[in-house]
Amino acid sequence: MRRKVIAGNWKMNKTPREVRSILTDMKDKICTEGVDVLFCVPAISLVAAVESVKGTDIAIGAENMFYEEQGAYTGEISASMLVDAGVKYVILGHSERRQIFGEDNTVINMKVKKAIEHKIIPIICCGETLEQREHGVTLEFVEEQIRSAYYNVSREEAHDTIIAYEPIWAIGTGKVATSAQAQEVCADIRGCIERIYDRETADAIRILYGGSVNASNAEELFAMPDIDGGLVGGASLKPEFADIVEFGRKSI
Ligand SMILES: O=C(CO)COP(=O)(O)O
Repeated sequence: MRRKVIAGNWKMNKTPREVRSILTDMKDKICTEGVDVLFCVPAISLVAAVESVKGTDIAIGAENMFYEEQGAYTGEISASMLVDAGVKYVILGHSERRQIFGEDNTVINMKVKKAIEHKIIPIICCGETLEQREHGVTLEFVEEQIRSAYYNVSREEAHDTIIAYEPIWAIGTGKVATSAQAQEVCADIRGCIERIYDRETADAIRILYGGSVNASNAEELFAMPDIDGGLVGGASLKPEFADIVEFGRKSI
């Protein structure tokens, strides 16, 4: 049985002071028993976030990182820096990184390999646009994203990675994919992992759904056999995040 993961993605929201205050308040309201809970926060707030959740089982993740070890890459952050700061996860290939900052499948694959090398768990994002869905190419597009992300990643290395299926048309729009739509793609992603590796690896990797997850739709989404939790944007900044975690715990 796969343990559920409930991850918050705060995107470019909240200052370090605000991060500290929200997490200090939230950590006492969240029960982490039987579930993995983490918050991905802006880079400047990572240290504050790690300090704020100290003594709990809540983990902190970054929203991005670079694939080089160190050097003349102004503005970038390395995997070693994240490790030193106490960061355990990193979101890679979020659609906002792909669309606004031009990250492609090759760059994302390099980042995935670097994160794994440093034992940071990558949360690998994939998902189609509305246009692609309407043209019926969702599965083939998402499969290509997954195949590229895992290029030259061994079966052992793939084992602990996490995938987040986030249809772009459902992000920040309030338009959540139906549980059947989300399940269909998550099952296909699991099938794709099985074709790349084997059944055991496919059964081990946690696949999250993201896109307008909130306390009203989480229960139904998490009840789907191939949805192992959520990557939650807007609602992870609100008290309802604790309720979303509860749905994750109960759907075991
Ligand atoms: O992009 C997302 C999480 O990474 C989803 O954002 P929303 O939950 O705000 O739609």
